[in-house]
Amino acid sequence: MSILNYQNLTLTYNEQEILHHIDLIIPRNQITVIVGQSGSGKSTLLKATIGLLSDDAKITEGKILFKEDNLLKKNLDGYRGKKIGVIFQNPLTYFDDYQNIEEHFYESLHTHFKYSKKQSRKIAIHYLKQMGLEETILNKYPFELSGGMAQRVMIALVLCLQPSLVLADEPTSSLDVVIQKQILDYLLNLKKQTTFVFVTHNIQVARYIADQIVVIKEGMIVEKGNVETIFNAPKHPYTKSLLRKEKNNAPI
Ligand SMILES: Nc1ncnc2c1ncn2[C@@H]1O[C@H](COP(=O)(O)OP(=O)(O)OP(=O)(O)O)[C@@H](O)[C@H]1O
Repeated sequence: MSILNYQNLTLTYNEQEILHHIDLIIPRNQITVIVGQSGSGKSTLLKATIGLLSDDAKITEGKILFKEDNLLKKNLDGYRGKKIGVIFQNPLTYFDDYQNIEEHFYESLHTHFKYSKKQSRKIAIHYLKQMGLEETILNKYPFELSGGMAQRVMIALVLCLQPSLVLADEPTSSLDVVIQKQILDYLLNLKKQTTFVFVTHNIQVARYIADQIVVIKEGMIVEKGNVETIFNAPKHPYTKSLLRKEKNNAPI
């Protein structure tokens, strides 16, 4: 059964077509990984899903169905967070520099679940621990975090709301391989309750976590399939060249 269904999605930036007639089904409780070279439209697809496109973007055709709801016709404030979590490519730009990490957790957990400060702190500590982070990070402000720490805090912030769908744009790109594996294993365990759409440049990450791999080139899906098919019997020349180029990524 699908949780997300893109039907003929077509999008322009400044009237130039960037996504062309995207048809894609995201199956529930699976990890779908979108791969493709820089500029192929991966982030745009995620941003369109959750209504975070810039003003110069326009969706000219199509639908994005989340369960039965066409997201393009909805006020997405009611979806972000509890129903659909979003892990951004550059987390630091989304944090509030005047709030420490504990306040970020409290604001989010209180808004969505009315949790108290004490309850929020307990939940925050649990999720930070899964990310390999100590409780002391709660007192820090975003500008005090390294890129890798910020990524891990953001993942914890998103997951603590237990969304049924998580959109993740290069969520582990700043992490060293040991931490990356720990977090990927944790995400794999969450599949029982959550569906992931995961964008990455790292073909080894895709191989490790994906159920479905979607290859996107210049705003078009050129190939999709399960990990075995894409890695062992890729059909499209672009998929073959991506696999060749990225084969030197460190194995997970
Ligand atoms: N706000 C914008 N206005 C105009 N063009 C944009 C805007 N954002 C992205 N683009 C263009 O749209 C295309 C797709 O960009 P997008 O960021 O979705 O690609 P991507 O596959 O996610 O790339 P990367 O892997 O580098 O993040 C690129 O040609 C990019 O230059």
